[in-house]
Amino acid sequence: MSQPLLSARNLTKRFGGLAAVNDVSVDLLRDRIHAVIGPNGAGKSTLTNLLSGDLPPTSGTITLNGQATAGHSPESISRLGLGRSYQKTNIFGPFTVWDNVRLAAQSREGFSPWNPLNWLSPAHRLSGINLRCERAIELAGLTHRTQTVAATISHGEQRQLEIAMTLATEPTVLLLDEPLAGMGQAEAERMVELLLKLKKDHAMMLVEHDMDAVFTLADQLTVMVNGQVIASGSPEQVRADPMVQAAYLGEEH
Ligand SMILES: Nc1ncnc2c1ncn2[C@@H]1O[C@H](COP(=O)(O)OP(=O)(O)OP(=O)(O)O)[C@@H](O)[C@H]1O
Repeated sequence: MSQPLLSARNLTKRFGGLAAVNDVSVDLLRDRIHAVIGPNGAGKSTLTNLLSGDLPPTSGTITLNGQATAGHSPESISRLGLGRSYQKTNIFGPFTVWDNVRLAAQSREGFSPWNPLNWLSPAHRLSGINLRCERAIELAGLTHRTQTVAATISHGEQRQLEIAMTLATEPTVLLLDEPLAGMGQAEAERMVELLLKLKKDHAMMLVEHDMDAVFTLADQLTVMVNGQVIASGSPEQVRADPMVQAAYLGEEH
């Protein structure tokens, strides 16, 4: 089996007396989608925030592309190859699709569009950024919307835009927090297609409540309840686990 691009060991995050994430280990491998499911409050977003560096763990270690991420800022972890999307749409509505993606790409470079000195940046660097943006928009299926104001595109397209913004930083590891939230069936099917396409070049962790999508997409499934992993394995193994049936999936899955 190939080496994980991201490996988290024994992660714990305490908020006062509450262990929101309790001794959780996760490996993310290229060409694999690792879905994390669990009821509200299980600790899925907290786990995502630990992996992205938005929260420091109370204990445990994270290795990304061979480097320990302890003490790194989220920006530095992004430069090491981690891209994440957020549960809440994170786009600037009045800006075009292009401008949103361009800002995301520049943020990785520590490049502020408001700094006049940046107008003196070498042309080759700017053309490199532009190429990345074009590729990210195309991969996310939004080329026809490039010059459209983001607030006017559909909810599904806004979620695709979030993914394009994440891809513009050229990550090897993707953390996607509920990319199907609030979508109708046609939009959800389009997103599932997109995620399958992205799987080819990335290691992916998917936090998602849509169980049809999870069981379509996941190569590996981890179930969290109250901060702890209660089961982890192939979707078939997890679906058959009596503890998971009782605690979470219920009769229908
Ligand atoms: N910053 C914080 N301070 C205190 N408690 C927190 C904080 N963030 C999360 N929690 C608590 O940690 C637990 C796990 O929350 P988390 O948001 O990670 O769950 P989740 O599985 O992502 O839930 P959901 O599916 O609703 O997004 C919850 O009890 C939550 O109230």
